[in-house]
Amino acid sequence: MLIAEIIGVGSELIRGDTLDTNTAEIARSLEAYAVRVDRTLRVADDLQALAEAVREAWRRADLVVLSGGLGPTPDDLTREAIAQALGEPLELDAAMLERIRAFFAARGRAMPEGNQKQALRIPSARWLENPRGTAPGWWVIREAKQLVALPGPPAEWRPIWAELLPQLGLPPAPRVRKVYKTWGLGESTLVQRLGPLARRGDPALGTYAHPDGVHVVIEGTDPAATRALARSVRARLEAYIWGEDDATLAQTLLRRLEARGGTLAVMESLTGGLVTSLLTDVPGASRVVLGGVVSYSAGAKARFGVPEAVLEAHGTVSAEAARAMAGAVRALFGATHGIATTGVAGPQPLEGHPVGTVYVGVAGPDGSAARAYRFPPVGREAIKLRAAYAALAYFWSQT
Ligand SMILES: NC(=O)c1ccc[n+]([C@@H]2O[C@H](COP(=O)(O)O)[C@@H](O)[C@H]2O)c1
Repeated sequence: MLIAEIIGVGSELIRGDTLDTNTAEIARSLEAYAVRVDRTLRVADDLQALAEAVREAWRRADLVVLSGGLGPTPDDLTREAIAQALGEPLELDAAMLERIRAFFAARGRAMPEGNQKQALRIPSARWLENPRGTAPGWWVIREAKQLVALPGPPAEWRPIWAELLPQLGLPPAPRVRKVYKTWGLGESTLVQRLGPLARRGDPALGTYAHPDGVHVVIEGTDPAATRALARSVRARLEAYIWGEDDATLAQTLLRRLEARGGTLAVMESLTGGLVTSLLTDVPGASRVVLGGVVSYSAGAKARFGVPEAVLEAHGTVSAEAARAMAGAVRALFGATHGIATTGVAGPQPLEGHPVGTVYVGVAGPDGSAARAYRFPPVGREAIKLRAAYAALAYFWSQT
């Protein structure tokens, strides 16, 4: 099996100012090949550290892929580091320098001096043209090994990589992958329910907890065996599966509602608009979503039609309030269905309710209902996000 190593370059990746999603995305793209990625790393904008990382990766792996550090500023050191690690000189390519100048000229600008270094390469590197930016990549083939240096911005490296990947001559290893997205079972209960189906090997099954529920990923190289495992998993979890593969909760419930000619309105308290935001992430949402309001205060709830008597008798954080909010917003917008959230995101308890207490209300032509949730006190933003997904999932389970 070939071994690949992927290096994300940039001090911002180490501090977490920028999350290094490039490395994961490149690793994922290699899953279609018989290539093992057993290590990835992030390296600061430091010539020595970077040269050492490249040297070691070049020794260990058959394929080394770097992203970042190809810019024009003094802290862009990927070219220098590779040259040092591979023991080759950097040479200025006059033709490439002209192309970079032309890139600027086409935008009515003169090329800053710093960009000159983007036309440097080592003798064994071929250029990877970058029509979306000034930083061309490198493709090095030497000693039956390959090294690829890509620019950092996803909009620039993705098309370069997509074109290059099939040319690397990697042996294909088609994999079948099925993802089931569930709601309503904790990860350990779900694994217990799967019994012997939860297995490593080929095909393998993995479970991953996300804010929108537990995802079950089934993956294998033998299509028949993998599909058979997927079918058994599906049968065992049927009632809890809300979607497959790339589906989102919002998309799933909007499609279902649209098929029935339904429309939706949202009243949010502790989630502050997150539910409406998730719903409007879906292209075509406007065919179903009529609108939403954030009624953060009790006064706002009353103004948008929640009976004051309900709020006084039960408090704003209650199942009764959640139901009344869903019913009120349904009426306010003339929608067939309504969703509402109320609860305590923290950091302090509220009206005797612990942090993480959330009520979701739903209303439709057949009446209204509510459900209570108690999320662990994992932080205000995380509770809001969980509450927003719970609202979508509860609505999905009720319609
Ligand atoms: N009814 C509601 O859902 C609702 C509305 C406003 C604030 N809260 C909660 O009250 C607490 C205090 O809120 P603030 O930190 O925004 O002042 C927080 O836990 C917040 O989540 C809940």
